[in-house]
Amino acid sequence: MINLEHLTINYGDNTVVKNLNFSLGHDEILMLVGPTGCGKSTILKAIAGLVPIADGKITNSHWVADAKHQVPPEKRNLGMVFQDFALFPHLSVLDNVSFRLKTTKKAEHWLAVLGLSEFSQVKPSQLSGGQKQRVALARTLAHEPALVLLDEPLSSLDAALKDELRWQIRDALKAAGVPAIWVTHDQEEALSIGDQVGVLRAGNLEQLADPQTCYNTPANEFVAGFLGDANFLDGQLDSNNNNNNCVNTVLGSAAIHPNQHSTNQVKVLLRPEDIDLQANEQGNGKVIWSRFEGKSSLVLVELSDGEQIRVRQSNKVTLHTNQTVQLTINTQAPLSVFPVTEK
Ligand SMILES: Nc1ncnc2c1ncn2[C@@H]1O[C@H](COP(=O)(O)OP(=O)(O)OP(=O)(O)O)[C@@H](O)[C@H]1O
Repeated sequence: MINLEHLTINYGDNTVVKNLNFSLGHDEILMLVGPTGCGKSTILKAIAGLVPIADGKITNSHWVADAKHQVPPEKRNLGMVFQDFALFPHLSVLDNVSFRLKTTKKAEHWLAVLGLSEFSQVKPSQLSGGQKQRVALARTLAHEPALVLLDEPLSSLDAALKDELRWQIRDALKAAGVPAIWVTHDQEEALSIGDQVGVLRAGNLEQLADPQTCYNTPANEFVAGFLGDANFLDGQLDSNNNNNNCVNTVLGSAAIHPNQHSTNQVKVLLRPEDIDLQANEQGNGKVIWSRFEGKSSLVLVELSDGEQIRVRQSNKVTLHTNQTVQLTINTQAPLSVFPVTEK
């Protein structure tokens, strides 16, 4: 368990984390995402005791740290996993993992769980990047930390390896039953691996929720745009509908989540996969460009009113610039809307 209350962190006069609040249950994984410089690593460092807290407090099962009581890092019982693995090059894999432990039992256990038993006696230099990162995780878990902090653990690895390894790390954390805070630049990683996703902007937590909620009902336009491709289409709330749960757009009307906003003019969030595209000479838009992305294609379409919309569609269809197409909203799920005044 870890609990952050009103946490504020300064570097000199510069406040980089402002009034941060969250808590994690016994085996929850929180993915922290946000633009570069928004304070993600600083939050991990404050939890680890490597930078001081200016205000607020951090509570773990066995310690409480605040501005007046800074618990030293070695008393916090935290495990850290970094991008650069931080293994001792002169020690074998087993000696790295069991470093400072009385026996090798726990080390052998986690090496087996992570599929590394056959590498116990080799030196880290003989391992691939993905194997080194699994050794680093095995070392962390063998020390039975109360919380694991991961700072972009996969960012130095190639894409094919990342996908497999992120699930191995998640499974190992769940098997250990330990909470974890995982900083990543990869939105897909955050949404697929996290029990909770925290989206930061300039030291503020803009949204903290499960991945589906963050993606489908983002708190604001920033979160919507940060977690994936997002179109914000002009819309008018349907005045014939007393519940205000329907919006009219140039692509037709659609159901919306219960509307909290007072304005009739709204921006409607449409993900590229929420829209159907058909070649049609009488259609409502023209193709600006189409980009092949492997498993799908991303197409930019300009509507007759000048709005530009990104649509994701089958990679089997070839479209050319200026081709006329018909766009329609293809989702039955309620859409999110935002007030037009929001920046
Ligand atoms: N030791 C330091 N002294 C002064 N300012 C710092 C220090 N470390 C970080 N900063 C500043 O604090 C802010 C937050 O930095 P931090 O490294 O936490 O961001 P981040 O979200 O982890 O970024 P990135 O995604 O690029 O790793 C940035 O503006 C950064 O320049």
